[in-house]
Amino acid sequence: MTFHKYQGTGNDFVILDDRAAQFDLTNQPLIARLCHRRFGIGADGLMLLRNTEGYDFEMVYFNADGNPSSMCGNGGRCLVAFAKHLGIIDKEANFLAVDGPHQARVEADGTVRLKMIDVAPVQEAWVGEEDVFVHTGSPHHVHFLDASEGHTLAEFDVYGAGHDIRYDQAYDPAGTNVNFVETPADPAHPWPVRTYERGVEDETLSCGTGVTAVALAASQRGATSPVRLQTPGGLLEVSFDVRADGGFENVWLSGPAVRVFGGEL
Ligand SMILES: N[C@@H](CCC[C@H](N)C(=O)O)C(=O)O
Repeated sequence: MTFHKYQGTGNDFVILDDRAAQFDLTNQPLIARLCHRRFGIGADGLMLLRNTEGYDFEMVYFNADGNPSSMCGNGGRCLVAFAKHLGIIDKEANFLAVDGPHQARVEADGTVRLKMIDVAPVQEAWVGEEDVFVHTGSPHHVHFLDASEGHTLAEFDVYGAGHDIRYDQAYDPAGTNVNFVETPADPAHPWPVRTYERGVEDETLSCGTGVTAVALAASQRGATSPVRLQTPGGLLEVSFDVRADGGFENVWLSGPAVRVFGGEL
């Protein structure tokens, strides 16, 4: 089995060319082992690139725990870069993911721009005024750090607080991803974000659907499109239009998507 390892701002993925549709989608232990950082290749998720009628390709996504999951923004961007590597696409892609069709563009500098689904208005979350919920293809709780909490994002316990919210009964049974955000002095500056990811059950270096949720939530706190988001793994940008009903359309997630290495299993 030939595998490829990609990363998008440090959110890393094992990718398999499964156009022959030979991979057993139910083999959860194998997927979890391939993603394991000590017993496997190591990754936050695994993706299959498959053929599907009417599209350049289909994205099939699994979290590191081996479970199929909802949309992965950084994964989608990496799979577009992989499709270009295979010669399936050139600069434009039109692919199918679990949340529906997606357009994407590969820029000359390697930046991959991915069009996300239209997003419903930002919802209040049960925790407090500094918390909201946004579904950007995957579920995201967003917590804006309050200066009165007395700690910076750099020293915040993302694992502890993220784990508690992810497993809170308010999000039963599916759970949620959890993003922690520091509000910059100037909303035009990058918004620092750290994310606890469901299915990885830990902090990851970046989450594409997560920063998309943060950018849309930040638009209610003075940020205007395009919003730049600083994750521990690098800088991402989200542009969007606000609809009359408070929802969002023309949502694009942009950033690097890089092949790290490949090999045989
Ligand atoms: N890292 C992803 C999100 C992957 C899915 C997530 N772990 C979930 O289960 O919702 C991204 O870049 O969006």
